Amino acid sequence: MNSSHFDVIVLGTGPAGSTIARKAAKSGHNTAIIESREFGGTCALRGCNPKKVYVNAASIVDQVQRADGKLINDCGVAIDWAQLLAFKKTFTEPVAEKSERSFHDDGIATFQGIPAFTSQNEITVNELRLRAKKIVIATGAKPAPLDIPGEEWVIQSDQFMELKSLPDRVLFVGGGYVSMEFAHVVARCGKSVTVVDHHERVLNSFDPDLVKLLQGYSEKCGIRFRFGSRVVAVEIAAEDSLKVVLEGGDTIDCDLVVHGAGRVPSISDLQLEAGNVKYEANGIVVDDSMRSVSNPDVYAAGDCAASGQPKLTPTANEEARIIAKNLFADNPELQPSYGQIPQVVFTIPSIAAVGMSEQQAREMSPDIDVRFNETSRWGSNRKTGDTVAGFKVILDKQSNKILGAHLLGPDADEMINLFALAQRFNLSAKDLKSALFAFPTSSADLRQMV
Ligand SMILES: Cc1cc2nc3c(=O)[nH]c(=O)nc-3n(C[C@H](O)[C@H](O)[C@H](O)COP(=O)(O)OP(=O)(O)OC[C@H]3O[C@@H](n4cnc5c(N)ncnc54)[C@H](O)[C@@H]3O)c2cc1C
Ligand SMILES: NC(=O)c1ccc[n+]([C@@H]2O[C@H](COP(=O)([O-])OP(=O)(O)OC[C@H]3O[C@@H](n4cnc5c(N)ncnc54)[C@H](O)[C@@H]3O)[C@@H](O)[C@H]2O)c1
Repeated sequence: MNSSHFDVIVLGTGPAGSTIARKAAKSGHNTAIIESREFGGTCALRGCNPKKVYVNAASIVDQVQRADGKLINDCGVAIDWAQLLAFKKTFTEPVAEKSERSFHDDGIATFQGIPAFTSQNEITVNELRLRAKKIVIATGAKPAPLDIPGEEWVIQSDQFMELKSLPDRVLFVGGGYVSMEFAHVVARCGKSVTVVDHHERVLNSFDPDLVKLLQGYSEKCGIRFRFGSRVVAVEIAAEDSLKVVLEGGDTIDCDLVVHGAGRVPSISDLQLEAGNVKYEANGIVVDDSMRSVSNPDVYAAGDCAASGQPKLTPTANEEARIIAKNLFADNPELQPSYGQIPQVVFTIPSIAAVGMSEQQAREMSPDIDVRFNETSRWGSNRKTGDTVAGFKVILDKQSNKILGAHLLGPDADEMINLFALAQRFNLSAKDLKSALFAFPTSSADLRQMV
């Protein structure tokens, strides 16, 4: 078996792994990166970026439909799925080659294969033995196993974004981010769509009052919900259709079942025991500086690290930035500076949140001011035709600081960044009110929300 020595080996080429490898190589360290699939990671190939192409197409249809008879006459606007797939590929297809080439340009050795620890500082991949002073695990996440009969008939989100055509009846297992974003796309394609979740509502981590408004609007757009039941089996029915069996025995007929039931860290192939790397269900157990608690030469970042943070690209980037600084520092104790991480579900319209939920704020202090309003009739929203919108802003009465902001509406995905900025720099509601915002914009509404 051939053997090579590196300063650092990085596992995974997503936002976390690529950032760390590039920064390590640029600071003069002999760096290798190992990827088990195509180079480029989930966000660029199978997540955020391609997803937004589908959402943008559906947003155009939505805009036209709700403006019909008010701003324009809808003369028939439709998504051509094959064309959309082809356009999406213009973003994803160049990624793998470009990403691998740029690693080479930065002097990073690349390997494609499934790596496994053989000791604290050694990895094998493709029959090669690679040793390193430091190893970084950034292998991301994968759909959680459903462990149900007929699981083989359930497609995953990456397969959804590779479908050559969209069948007539689509069912999503789970009512989280993946299902809600794609359910809104499917509905705007004019197809039948059902979302099944075992909770009593979708998007469990978002504000319940705004989720209620979003659910109502989603139903108006044709999305059906089935709450309080788990999918327990998927069966083949007549003429290539599928039968989804729910807890309690009810069944739903459909043509396609899509997994949206959560993701788990992608660490099961790594032989972590051999590397003395402690892990749990949420991922690699790390300390505050993203270092393994059991092997001081190992770090973990992004979706595969049990950091307790939302599993999003900005989180992965911030953890990577810190690990790159800690890797060869004399005192490797820098910690990610997450602040409050804004979260957006790209439904149409989007729902977004930053900071504390109303419940968390109430548990923390009785001295809070909760401002909740349904704003579908506010000028900025109504001028777009007809939509659903609302906000909930939670203020600390004493300090006038923003504890949490929750938005629903056509520009919620952009406006949440203003609240994130305000929280990051400790601005008060009074500070926000004192700023002049361009008018007429959705951001200008912010002054009436605080
Ligand atoms: C459909 C979808 C939409 C999303 N949309 C958004 C969004 O809009 N905004 C947002 O912030 N986040 C979004 N996310 C989440 C975001 O993609 C992840 O949080 C982000 O990619 C995490 O980065 P990472 O580097 O930790 O992992 P990843 O990007 O997953 O990269 C990990 C890499 O490691 C590789 N790998 C896996 N196992 C191994 C192994 N054993 N050995 C070697 N390599 C391995 C993988 O193939 C992958 O290339 C979305 C996710 C999905 C699935
Ligand atoms: N816009 C974004 O930032 C974005 C988009 C997509 C994904 N993501 C990331 O990917 C992660 C995974 O997304 P996701 O949508 O797969 O998971 P999720 O954790 O957001 O939601 C999963 C849902 O599935 C339900 N569920 C699980 N098993 C079920 C079953 N058998 N039957 C019925 N319901 C079931 C759960 O109750 C939960 O509500 C997200 O948490 C997020 O970190 C982010």
